[in-house]
Amino acid sequence: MDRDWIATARTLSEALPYLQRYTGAVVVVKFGGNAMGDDEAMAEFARDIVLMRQVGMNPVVVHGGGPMINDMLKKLGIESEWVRGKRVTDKATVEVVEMILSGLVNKRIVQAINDQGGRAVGISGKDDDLMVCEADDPELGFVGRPVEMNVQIVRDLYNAGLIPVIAPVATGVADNETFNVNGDTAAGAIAGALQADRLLLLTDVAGVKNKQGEVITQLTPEDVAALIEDGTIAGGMIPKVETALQAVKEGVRAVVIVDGRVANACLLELFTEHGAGSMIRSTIPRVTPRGR
Ligand SMILES: Nc1ncnc2c1ncn2[C@@H]1O[C@H](COP(=O)(O)OP(=O)(O)O)[C@@H](O)[C@H]1O
Ligand SMILES: CC(=O)N[C@@H](CCC(=O)OP(=O)(O)O)C(=O)O
Repeated sequence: MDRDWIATARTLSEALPYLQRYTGAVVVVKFGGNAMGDDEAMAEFARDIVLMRQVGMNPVVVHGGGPMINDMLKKLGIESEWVRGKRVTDKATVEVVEMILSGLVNKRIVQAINDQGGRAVGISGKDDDLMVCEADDPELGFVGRPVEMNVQIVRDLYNAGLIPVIAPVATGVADNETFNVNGDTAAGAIAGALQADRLLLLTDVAGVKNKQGEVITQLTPEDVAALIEDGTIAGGMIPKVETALQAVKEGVRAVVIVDGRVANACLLELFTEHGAGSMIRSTIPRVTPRGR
């Protein structure tokens, strides 16, 4: 018998219980700028998203694009500064952020999904007032903290068979304001408001690592707090796990931090017994190794 056929059959039989379990599930996927890679990697990501939709899930993509914003700011000779993992954003910067995220990056992802046979629609936090923000911290300028979420537009899109692709740019409480929102923060707020079944945070490491550099596959909020306290979790991973904790608190069933550069990252996480990356949830059931 053909070897590939056996591998496919094994994969399918392993995936089947998950396929049934995830029918109708809302899965928010945050696709970070560092995880995006070249056109082939983008196509790979798009194939995963289309497959999720085809098997009856409701994928919702929230993207970043920090490196692409950096490239354009550099071309324009505008300097950027970072405070606690967020870009200090003045008026000129927020205009570039909106152009790059809502324009270039959003449409590249929409096009990639559509090229794979999906029906993606690109919006930002501004559309239908999806995400309304206040200034996060005066020191950061036009960086937004979501204070009001109106996710009906997202439900309307996936209920119509469409795949929402959301840029983390938001409107302000006051008229005529535009805010730059950290991609992880936006994905967490959207997942929380949707009471999503899963939030997948695609990044450029295999997961949350312990002091020995090994990926921790299961974490509770208490574990995360202890790892931040002793300095094991640092830098860009801090806003990521904080987003995860907030999302779990708001009712997201599980958050997984996973390497988006690996082929089929979303599918490996969702459809295999071992999963991928680090799963954060409030309690860890003992049913399977990943408790899913
Ligand atoms: N305990 C840890 N486990 C894994 N990564 C960590 C940890 N502490 C800090 N990091 C850093 O966090 C980074 C991920 O954050 P970031 O670069 O902001 O990701 P992204 O660009 O995908 O949003 C990793 O590349 C790693 O350098
Ligand atoms: C406030 C803030 O820092 N916003 C981010 C938005 C993009 C983002 O989050 O992109 P990644 O997911 O690729 O890092 C920025 O300006 O870069």
